[in-house]
Amino acid sequence: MDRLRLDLPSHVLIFPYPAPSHVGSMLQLAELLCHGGLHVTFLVTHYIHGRLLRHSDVQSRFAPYSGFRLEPISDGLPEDDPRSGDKIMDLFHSFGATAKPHFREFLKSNRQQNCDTQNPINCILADGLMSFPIDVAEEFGIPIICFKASSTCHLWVYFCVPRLVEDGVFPFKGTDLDAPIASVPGMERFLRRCDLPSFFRAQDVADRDFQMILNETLQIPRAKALILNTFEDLEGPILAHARSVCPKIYTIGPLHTHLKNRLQSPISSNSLWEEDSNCMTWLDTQPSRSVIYVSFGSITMVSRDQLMEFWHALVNSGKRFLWVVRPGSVAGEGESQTPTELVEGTRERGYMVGWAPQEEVLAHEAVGGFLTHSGWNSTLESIVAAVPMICWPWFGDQQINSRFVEEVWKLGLDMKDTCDRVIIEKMVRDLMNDRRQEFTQSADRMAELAKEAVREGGSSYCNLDRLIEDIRLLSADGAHVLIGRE
Ligand SMILES: O=c1ccn([C@@H]2O[C@H](COP(=O)(O)OP(=O)(O)O[C@H]3O[C@H](CO)[C@@H](O)[C@H](O)[C@H]3O)[C@@H](O)[C@H]2O)c(=O)[nH]1
Ligand SMILES: C[C@H]1CC[C@@H]2C(C(=O)O)=CO[C@@H](O)[C@@H]21
Repeated sequence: MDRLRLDLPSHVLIFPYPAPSHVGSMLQLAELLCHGGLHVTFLVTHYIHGRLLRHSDVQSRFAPYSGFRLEPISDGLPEDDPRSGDKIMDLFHSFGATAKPHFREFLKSNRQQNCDTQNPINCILADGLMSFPIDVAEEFGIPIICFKASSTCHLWVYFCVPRLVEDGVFPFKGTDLDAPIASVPGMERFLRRCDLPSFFRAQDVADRDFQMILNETLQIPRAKALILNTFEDLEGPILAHARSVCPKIYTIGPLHTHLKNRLQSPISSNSLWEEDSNCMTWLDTQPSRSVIYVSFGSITMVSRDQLMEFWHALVNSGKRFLWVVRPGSVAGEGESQTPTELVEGTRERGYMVGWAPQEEVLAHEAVGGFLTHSGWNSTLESIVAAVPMICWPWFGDQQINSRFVEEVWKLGLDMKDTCDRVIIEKMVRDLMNDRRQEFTQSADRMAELAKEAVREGGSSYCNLDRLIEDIRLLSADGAHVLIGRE
């Protein structure tokens, strides 16, 4: 039986965890890989698929790439489930429990369909928040690389859990959240209990959410490599520790600005909500660096009391503000729009929207500060825009990110768990006036390092080139299709 070896194009399946900003950052990666000549199939849940087609520019952006496919998969929830931020962990558990057979079936049918088109998936790039793609990739003999959507400092803390348990640091004894922690190498000088990811506040090591995230994260070293949306000058010391567990780490971030630089393209939108660009016209009428931008990402929920604390603080600060109140983000208010008394009282110096073109807002001359929840993409976007931050971490990785913003990178102030109008007002005045020069200097310096990383010859630029070459080599090993007469 004569057999013919056929070199096939590298066809990468990119599989984000079905959370909006995970999809967003992995779409940025997908576009970079398509631009690098790889074929990409991007797998999202039906819910995300519908919202991307309705609210983002994904179809026009990927139209030039004939090898790009956007494919849907079930998330295991009823179609009418609101998938709101306060239920994010329900989605996490339902997807983890139901998606594996759907994923296996997807790969199987891809193999069957592509035997004719000679374009089978021959490399998988999956979100580090899910370990089942690693299991299934092993079943099919397809190489897999993980992508972690959060920071290295967040990842490294989870790799230190055995040491934290052994040292009796976790679970916490007593209620002092300011107690220092010396068991995380690289963070001994500044880490406190309250800075650990919020899931560490579980009373019991066996806590369902904590165990799920820990176990998924600890599977990452089974993959061939790990991709991180960060850059060497931002997280170098912690990256050195992380590489002791995951030797092959590609730092290719900040992805949003890497994409813009490589493609010389305008800011792209991966939004799952309709962006209200009228706020850009409002910003055009505001003095330079006079506006504080307020946004808490795609998952954070606020109570009505917290909303009023922020509102009174912003109004009493006397500063201008642009405030995103995402539909459905106020606990107990459903999808109803912003409470009317807020809109009325905001008219004089503020502007409120349901969803903003955030990268454009942060790049606007009128914006001088960012009151953020410290989600990783918002943090990177603020760093690139050289906009100092006030951090109000809500859950997950946001606690450790906000500690690094204040204590390590000196890019702003960490509000931690408080939500008090007097404290917030003081922080707004410090960031926008009294300590403005201190933060602006460090923000300008870090922004320059971020831009250097993604310029040709920069660390992230070179790492992406290496990643694309390594994907070609990895997929070539599995991509030779032996064709012959049986
Ligand atoms: O009005 C808005 C508000 C936000 N964004 C964008 O939405 C994204 C938000 O991402 P991020 O800042 O990472 O926050 P979350 O959406 O909350 O992201 C979840 O996932 C992140 C990892 O990807 C984690 O770091 C966060 O803690 C977690 O909550 C960013 O790209 C923003 O530019 C907009 O475009 N318009
Ligand atoms: C969708 C969220 C579930 C947990 C993840 C997370 C974390 O701290 O691990 C934070 O927000 C998101 O990235 C994930």
